[in-house]
Amino acid sequence: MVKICCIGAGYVGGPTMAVIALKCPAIEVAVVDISVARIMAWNSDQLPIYEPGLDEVVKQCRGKNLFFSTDVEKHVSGADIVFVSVNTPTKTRGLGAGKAADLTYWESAARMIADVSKSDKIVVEKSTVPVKTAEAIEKILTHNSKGINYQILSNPEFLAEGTAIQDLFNPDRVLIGGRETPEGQKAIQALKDVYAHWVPEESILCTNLWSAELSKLAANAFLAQRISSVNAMSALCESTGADVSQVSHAIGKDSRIGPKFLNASVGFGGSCFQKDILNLVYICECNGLSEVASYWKQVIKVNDYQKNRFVNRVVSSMFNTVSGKKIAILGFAFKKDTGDTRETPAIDVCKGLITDNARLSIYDPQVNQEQIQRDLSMNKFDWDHPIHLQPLSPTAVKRVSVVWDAYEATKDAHGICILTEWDEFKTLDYKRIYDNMQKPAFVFDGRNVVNVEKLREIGFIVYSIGKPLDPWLKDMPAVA
Ligand SMILES: NC(=O)C1=CN([C@@H]2O[C@H](COP(=O)(O)OP(=O)(O)OC[C@H]3O[C@@H](n4cnc5c(N)ncnc54)[C@H](O)[C@@H]3O)[C@@H](O)[C@H]2O)C=CC1
Ligand SMILES: O=C(O)[C@H]1O[C@H](OP(=O)(O)OP(=O)(O)OC[C@H]2O[C@@H](n3ccc(=O)[nH]c3=O)[C@H](O)[C@@H]2O)[C@H](O)[C@@H](O)[C@@H]1O
Repeated sequence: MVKICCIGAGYVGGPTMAVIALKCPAIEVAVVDISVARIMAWNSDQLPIYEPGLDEVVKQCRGKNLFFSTDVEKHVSGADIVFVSVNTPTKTRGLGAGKAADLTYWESAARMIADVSKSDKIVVEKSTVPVKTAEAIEKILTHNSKGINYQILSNPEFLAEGTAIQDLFNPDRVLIGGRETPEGQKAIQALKDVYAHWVPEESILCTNLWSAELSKLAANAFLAQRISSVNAMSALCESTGADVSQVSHAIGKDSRIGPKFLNASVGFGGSCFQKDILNLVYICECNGLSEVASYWKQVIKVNDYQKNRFVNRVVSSMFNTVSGKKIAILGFAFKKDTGDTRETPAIDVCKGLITDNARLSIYDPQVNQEQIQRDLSMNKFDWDHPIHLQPLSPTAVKRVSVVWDAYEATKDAHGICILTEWDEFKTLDYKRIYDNMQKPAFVFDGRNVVNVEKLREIGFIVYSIGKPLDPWLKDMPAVA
């Protein structure tokens, strides 16, 4: 029986291994982590991450051919294939701080593999890593090898949160990079055989190691670049009277552009786009490609601009001050159908409003008070470290309350900011909400989920990203 072990039971390790276990009943899959709390949660009825469809997959395989454990060394030592899916945060200090990937966790996983292995292994990079990481890992493993053979493969993950199970069941492609030697090709074939249980052969792409590593960074950079492009257009739409949804629809009809990923927003969030682009920028700089680096850096700059622009729009619309005013924040997760708040634009928007002395009442169907307080008090990039290394009890941010109901959040508020596109925000009783708010009552829709015309009929002053401006907003000072 082939044995797989995955180091790192996070958003990637957990779902990907659960799907491998489901699709390959003859393979034994162990997912290991240094976080006791996380492993306990994977073994309970309350999984550590919210992902539609995940519970069913885990329930079908857990205890049969899928195991979650903190006994990292035992499972690594017994495995034929070891996936490494640990955090690869942005460095916060030293060389490359604020840009380069911090490979501390990867390196310690590699050293542990070398320490405990007693048989040949295929080691698979599942984490997103800088190009050429496989070479570094290879060096760590072979210099400590005790005669054991290691083959390193790059098998980046392309799942998106909220649709992870669907993405894993029907991936656009699976990418496997390996050495162009007979041993490398044999290792590629072994991993291909695993995926071939459910992924059509033509969707499994095999490349050299560096192409696979770079393709992951490139894919995320291209996706994020599309959002920054449409968000840049949204600013121009507001200035000209064009409607960004109509523009997206029109350009998306061109089959060369395509309709997906063209929704203007308050900015992209999530654990990877910013981190991976910063990493790409750093790699370009290290290779003397400063023009290429500044091209990709601009994607992040426009994203920051979009978040600032939103905050400025809120403040300037409300007579240039939100001091002491209650603002309801609807949605805190970085996108719908997930409880993940890593790099969510809501953090920057809330911090911006708090700086202007607003009182915030926050509601998100999947994010609790502790997480929100933690996010609003944590330093940049601190979130991307194993939980036990994160600040324990962050000081509660005053002026912020977290409630479990959109009606409660909006009661007596002066304004509402919609920051996540949860479906339930489309069908709220906005008349009831309006009646319970201070007047004039504002809605700032950062996700284009509300029906602007209907809300204006009710009496709201509505701002919706990239949409023709409300006459009220046109008269307010320009925003930068
Ligand atoms: N979240 C996502 O949607 C995607 C993430 N990725 C990449 O996958 C990697 C992992 O991401 P996530 O799963 O989101 O991170 P995560 O933070 O949810 O999970 C990583 C886990 O690794 C564990 N860990 C760290 N060092 C360890 C060690 N030495 N031994 C055992 N466990 C260790 C941590 O405790 C943590 O539970 C990152 O490189 C990320 O860029 C790639 C595609 C999608
Ligand atoms: O490497 C990763 O971590 C993953 O990053 C993204 O997945 P994810 O961040 O989970 O979610 P996305 O659906 O890509 O959304 C990212 C952000 O962009 C925003 N977005 C997305 C699409 C759009 O049209 N407009 C827009 O503002 C979302 O609201 C969200 O804040 C990629 O889509 C995955 O392919 C990749 O594997």
